[in-house]
Amino acid sequence: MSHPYRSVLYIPAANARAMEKARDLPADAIIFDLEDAVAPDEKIAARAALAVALASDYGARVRIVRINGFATEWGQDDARFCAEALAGRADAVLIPKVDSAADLDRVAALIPDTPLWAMIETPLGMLNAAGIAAHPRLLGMVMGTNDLAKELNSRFRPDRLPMQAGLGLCLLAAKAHGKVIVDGVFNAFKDDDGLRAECEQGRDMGFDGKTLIHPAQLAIANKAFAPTEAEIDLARRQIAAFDAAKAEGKGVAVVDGKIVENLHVDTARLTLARAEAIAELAG
Ligand SMILES: CC(C)(COP(=O)(O)OP(=O)(O)OC[C@H]1O[C@@H](n2cnc3c(N)ncnc32)[C@H](O)[C@@H]1OP(=O)(O)O)[C@@H](O)C(=O)NCCC(=O)NCCSC(=O)C[C@H](O)C(=O)O
Ligand SMILES: [Mg+2]
Repeated sequence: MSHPYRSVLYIPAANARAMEKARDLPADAIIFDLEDAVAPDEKIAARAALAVALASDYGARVRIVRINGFATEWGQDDARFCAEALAGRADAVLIPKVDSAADLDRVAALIPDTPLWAMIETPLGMLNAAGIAAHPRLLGMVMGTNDLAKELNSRFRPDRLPMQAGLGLCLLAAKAHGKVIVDGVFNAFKDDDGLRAECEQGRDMGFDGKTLIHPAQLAIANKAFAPTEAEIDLARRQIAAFDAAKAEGKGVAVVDGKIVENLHVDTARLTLARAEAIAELAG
């Protein structure tokens, strides 16, 4: 993963004003939504509005289009629309409620070139996460924590205890197959402290970033999923100490009273690479 995915902002494709505004927002990626954020009566008009919006530049922001599921009356036409009208204008197509790798095959057959992302938000999708993550056309996975809560009949809790098994399965699957994985949305978009806590939890767990629903959430996610100054400083010192130890024929160094082995150096290099990618994006 070289492009950062700290902040992935949903925008309803029916909302032309928001799609325009997003050209200047500090989002690492945008999900242009044709699915749940668009009312049934607006689905067709939203496609047209999206084609107009994506004809103009979004800079370095990755442009992801979420289509409707194939079980709905719009799904297949959305896929054809992505393959034809949006060819070259969308960086990826996001498929909702993916239950298995076969769901990806069906979309891949209609969209031969564009990379695919999968929403994992059903119990079956979570149980099949490894097969989904292994799909050769798949680049990234997005947690759908609202749909998951609905399916589980679970309650929203600050510690997200009812979701931990599902989130963990998806993380394992994504990491095993080298795919990007971003966390679900935080619905209370005026609750900065709540969002910050959930971002910190997601970062601790290993997510690459968080999906967001409002521009006010961007700065918090961008900060939470970027390496901190302390992490960057530690990474540099670990690499230097390990190199020095190696020059003396040792396989282990000590920094701040903790051992540093080659695996810690790998993590340190990844931290620096992430910091550089973020700086490049900002520049
Ligand atoms: C949540 C909202 C409906 C709030 O909208 P609104 O009341 O209009 O917000 P504000 O007045 O505070 O907006 C201020 C300005 O910001 C722009 N804006 C708002 N939202 C966005 C956005 N998402 N992207 C870009 N710009 C945005 C407004 O246009 C205002 O601009 P200006 O006129 O210049 O002042 C609204 O934020 C919203 O619709 N959010 C997205 C909702 C969405 O996409 N939901 C679907 C995805 S979540 C999901 O499905 C999760 C998953 O599937 C699961 O299962 O969990
Ligand atoms: Mg959903």
